[in-house]
Amino acid sequence: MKILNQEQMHWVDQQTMIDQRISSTELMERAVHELYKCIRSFTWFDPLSPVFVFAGSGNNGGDGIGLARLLAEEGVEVHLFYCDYSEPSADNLHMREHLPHRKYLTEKSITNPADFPTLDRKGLIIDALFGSGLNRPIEGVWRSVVESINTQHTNRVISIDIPSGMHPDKILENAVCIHADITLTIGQPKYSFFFPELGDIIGDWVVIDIKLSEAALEKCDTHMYYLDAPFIKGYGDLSRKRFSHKGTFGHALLINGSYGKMGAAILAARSCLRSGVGLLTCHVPRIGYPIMQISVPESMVSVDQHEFYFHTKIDVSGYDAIGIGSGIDHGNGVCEALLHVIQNTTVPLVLDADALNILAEHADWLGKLPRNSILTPHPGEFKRLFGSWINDAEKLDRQRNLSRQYGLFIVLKGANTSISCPDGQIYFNSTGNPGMATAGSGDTLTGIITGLCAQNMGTKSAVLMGVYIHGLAGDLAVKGQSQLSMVSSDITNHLGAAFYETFQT
Ligand SMILES: NC(=O)C1=CN([C@@H]2O[C@H](COP(=O)(O)OP(=O)(O)OC[C@H]3O[C@@H](n4cnc5c(N)ncnc54)[C@H](OP(=O)(O)O)[C@@H]3O)[C@@H](O)[C@H]2O)[C@@H](O)CC1
Ligand SMILES: [K+]
Repeated sequence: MKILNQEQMHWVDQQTMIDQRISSTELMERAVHELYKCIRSFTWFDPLSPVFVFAGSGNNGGDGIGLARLLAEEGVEVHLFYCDYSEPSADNLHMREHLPHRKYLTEKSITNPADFPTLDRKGLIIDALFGSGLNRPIEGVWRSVVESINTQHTNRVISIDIPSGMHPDKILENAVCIHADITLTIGQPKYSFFFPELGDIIGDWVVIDIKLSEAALEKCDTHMYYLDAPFIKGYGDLSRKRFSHKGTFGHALLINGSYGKMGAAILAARSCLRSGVGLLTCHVPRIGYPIMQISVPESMVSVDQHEFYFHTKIDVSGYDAIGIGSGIDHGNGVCEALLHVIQNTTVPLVLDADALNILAEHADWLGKLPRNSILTPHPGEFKRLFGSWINDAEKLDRQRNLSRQYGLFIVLKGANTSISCPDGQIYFNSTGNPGMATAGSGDTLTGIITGLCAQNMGTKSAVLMGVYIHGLAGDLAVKGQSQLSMVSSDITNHLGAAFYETFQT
């Protein structure tokens, strides 16, 4: 799914009306009905509790007023508060004029902070103050309304389209924003939803489909995408032909593990195999030999001359992809051995953990990496590699520029992992959950991406698919159990189900 900026979103709205021959009021009605359906589908929604709607005078307010109408028509007790920061827009007025005359719908205007109601009964707050038309920080009385809503801790808060005060495309420093529990965003996700520093403000978010013009969406030029199920399904064909054999699916090499960290090598190897690679060789220090042979019998083992860690300048020819770094440690000679790998292969290298830390100490090696190599840092490793950032928008810009400059994929791990590509595109993952923030989760990702890369499906497909499948396996693993109990092996154990759910093969 494309991620559009404020201007493009507005253009698509306009084009939708033209292409589908509908008025702006009809488009708003469509949005209002979809918002209502979504809210009514929440199992926690209690039609016997009051709903407090705070509506601004723009079209976001119009959505809120329309929602108030549908809820009141159903018999829900609705209290509507008008926050008119300007003359109401035409569609906003239309919504006001079509409110039902019901005894359980009350209307009141807020014009100064003292007008803010006492919300002494537990209910639902709908934030429809400002939407995607916000163009500056909220000030004055509206700032005080936002602050008052943020103190209503016993009420659940749903923001319509975007939490009021948040800009869809950029970070407004020190701006006051509604802190939503859930954001129901209309049409497409907004770019700012992917800034980790705003995560607590947005809460959980759901895209409300209002059937925007496909032709208009197609025409929008963007470099930002949301990596969701329909997108990834179109990205690769994993079906196996009758006469295919293990040689068809590539040979991967994983260089991982050291004394006390052989678990990392096992986790990566098992995930690599579960991702469909034909052959796997694991290069490990001498103490790792029996461990690997017993734990991962499907893998071949190449043994380093060093007892405890990766040290030998090995022959890396003949492999289709190489993953390196999980638990390799940082002993004498590791740097030279890593540089030898970098300089003696042209296949994509997947670099993780200690390999990234070594890279951070040798910034000039970035230019030596084979084209289309993949770095998989978490934010701490990213900082060691590329320095600290002013805010998340700047960090994403830098990630994108580095990918283009060095011809690398950078997989910046976290909620909605961001993947920047050598072609300048950036993808935000839709799968995964906080239970995956556990030891070894990154090692499984390295294994998956290396296994997919080896299958010659194109590095970009392998990287996007790998990140998506890793998250989905985590989501399937957590079903029916607590996120806090999750371990990385659970991810590996659900890879088969994740591939099947995605590709039915
Ligand atoms: N288009 C469609 O067809 C559909 C749209 N939909 C809905 O419309 C929403 C977008 O509507 P919108 O463009 O009216 O923007 P919205 O955020 O309601 O109002 C902003 C207005 O406030 C002003 N303003 C800005 N910042 C300010 C500030 N800090 N403090 C004070 N004032 C400020 C600014 O005017 P200005 O003062 O700059 O002249 C601007 O006019 C969108 O989020 C979605 O919910 C859906 O129904 C689907 C169909
Ligand atoms: K809002």
